[in-house]
Amino acid sequence: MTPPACVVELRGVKVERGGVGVLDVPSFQLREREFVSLIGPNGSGKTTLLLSMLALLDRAAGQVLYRGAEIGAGRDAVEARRRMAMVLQEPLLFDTTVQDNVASGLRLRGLGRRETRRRVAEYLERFRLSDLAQRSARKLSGGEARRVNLARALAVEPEVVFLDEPFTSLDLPTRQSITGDLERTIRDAGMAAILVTHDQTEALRLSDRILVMDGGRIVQSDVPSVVMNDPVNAFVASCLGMETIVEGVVRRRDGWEMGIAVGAQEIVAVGEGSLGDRVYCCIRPENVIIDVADPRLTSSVRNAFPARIVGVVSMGPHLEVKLDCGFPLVAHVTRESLAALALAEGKDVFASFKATAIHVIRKG
Ligand SMILES: Nc1ncnc2c1ncn2[C@@H]1O[C@H](COP(=O)(O)OP(=O)(O)OP(=O)(O)O)[C@@H](O)[C@H]1O
Repeated sequence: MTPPACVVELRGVKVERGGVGVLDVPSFQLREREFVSLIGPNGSGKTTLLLSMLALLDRAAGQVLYRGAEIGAGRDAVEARRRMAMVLQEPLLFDTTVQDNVASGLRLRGLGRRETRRRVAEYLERFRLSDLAQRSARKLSGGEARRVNLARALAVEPEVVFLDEPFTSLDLPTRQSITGDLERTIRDAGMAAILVTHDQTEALRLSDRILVMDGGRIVQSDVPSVVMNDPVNAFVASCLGMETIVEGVVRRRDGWEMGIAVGAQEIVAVGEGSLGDRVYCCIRPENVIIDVADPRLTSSVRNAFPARIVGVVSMGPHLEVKLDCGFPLVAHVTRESLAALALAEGKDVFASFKATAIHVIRKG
């Protein structure tokens, strides 16, 4: 199968600020309909990467291409940028109604009145703003203003949308609701997107691929499960919280409890999720217990699996034990436990964790 076409590409791009290199990306391609999350500490170059993809920054070296053609200066750059939209942390709304704000980009692009009206109505609806259409943009809550900002940017139906932490300082339910509407809109319209986020859950839920940045470089770029479970170095691991993340499908539901098929195994968890949902199960290493005897014989623990130890790594005060239970699992144990249970690579043990210790994230 041929991969989807590349929309924006960076080749050998270097950016300097005040004579100091702040971005060095030998190669990066954003593909059609791809949703990429960008993670990294403050100052690692995330915003610089987004601005570079829009060809808005002077480069010390390299090329930015849009659909295979270099974005230079002049008309072609303007044309390429008309196909892209950027949403910043703070919504900068015009001092007019919500409806006029959403229409502003469409008018700038010379859309006819009837199509503008149709598009505005559609995007107000998509972002749950229809009842606020006539409200002044000055009289909106923080969450409503973010919704207007997104509706305005996406109503022009760009091919690529750059989202620079558009949900910071929103409460969790508002953030989740806006994220859901945003994702639906992006997927329905077939846009490609890059989201800068500090939220691991958000990155997992939304992304086809996660990029991790450090010191102006992309240090890892892969599908979420690989980045989360197999970070290339300790820096990436520390950015991501080092949970075990396994992908599965909800196969059974009984009240709040559900059975999630992970390969040939079933993990029992509590939380929201419907039959057939694809989910990630996130399990913190400190919640995993290792036993030499089957814990189901002596306790009511719901998740217990025969496991083989495939690695033991010293982490300073404790040890990290990597297990293969038919899916990968990581446990933290003290040096005393390691010695008492004689844990070593190759040993067969049992790994267990409580159903309530799993954080379930629905994919998409
Ligand atoms: N206008 C500027 N002048 C000089 N240096 C700058 C300028 N803008 C950014 N930088 C530097 O470039 C580097 C990358 O900044 P950038 O804003 O891309 O990081 P970031 O990962 O987006 O950070 P944050 O998470 O804080 O938004 C930082 O070291 C920053 O200090």
